[in-house]
Amino acid sequence: MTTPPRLVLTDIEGTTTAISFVHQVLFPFAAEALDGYLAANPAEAAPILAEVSAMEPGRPPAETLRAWMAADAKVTPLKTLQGLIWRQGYQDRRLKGHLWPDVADALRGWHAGGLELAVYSSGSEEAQRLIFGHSVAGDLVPLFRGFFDTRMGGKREAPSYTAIAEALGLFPGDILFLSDVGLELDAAQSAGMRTCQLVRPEDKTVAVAGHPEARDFVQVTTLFGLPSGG
Ligand SMILES: CSCCC(=O)C(=O)COP(=O)(O)O
Ligand SMILES: [Mg+2]
Repeated sequence: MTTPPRLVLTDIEGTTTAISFVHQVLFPFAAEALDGYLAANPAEAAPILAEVSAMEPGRPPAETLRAWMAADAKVTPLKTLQGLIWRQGYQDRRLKGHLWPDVADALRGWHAGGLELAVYSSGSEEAQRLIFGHSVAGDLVPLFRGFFDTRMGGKREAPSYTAIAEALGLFPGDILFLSDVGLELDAAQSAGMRTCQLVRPEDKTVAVAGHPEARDFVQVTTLFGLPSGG
């Protein structure tokens, strides 16, 4: 029997959280609030707009942001801005972070049993803290040791996972990465991490070859011998 991992690194969309929540609630919320946010928060928005203009010179940055939103581009300034816009929605309770029903209990059990937890998502660190901090199961932020976003690199690139392991002071082989996306799992595996694909029927995830698969976090617990309580 192989030893259990020391840390679970989890993706969000399609893994802890319904794809439909991200695409039908969060993304439209940010798109609708964009102009109002930029007008009301010029000082906070200025460095982000400057970064957008540097990446796409010759086009108004608000137009570039809209094009990136339409294309679901995983670019850091867009993700930073979305996090800032969502903050308002979580604070005034128009938003509540969706988690699949198996997720919170499993995370609490893993943490109580001594397993460390971290997040790696294309959503910004602030967006990650918001979705777990204002979740349907309460504030889960204290369970996590780290929150990693696109500033570590793209999720389909192996060096991003090497950098995360280094930042955590762990060997990649000590880390179990959970995601619904095959190319992310391939990249993590190339960096030496252990992997598991979440194949959630509700999200119509397509199973890929080369990684163990689980339909929910209960099955992850069983497959990898993870703790289920303190
Ligand atoms: C932090 S919730 C919003 C997630 C998001 O913005 C996104 O692009 C989905 O990224 P993930 O890496 O979690 O699939
Ligand atoms: Mg995902």
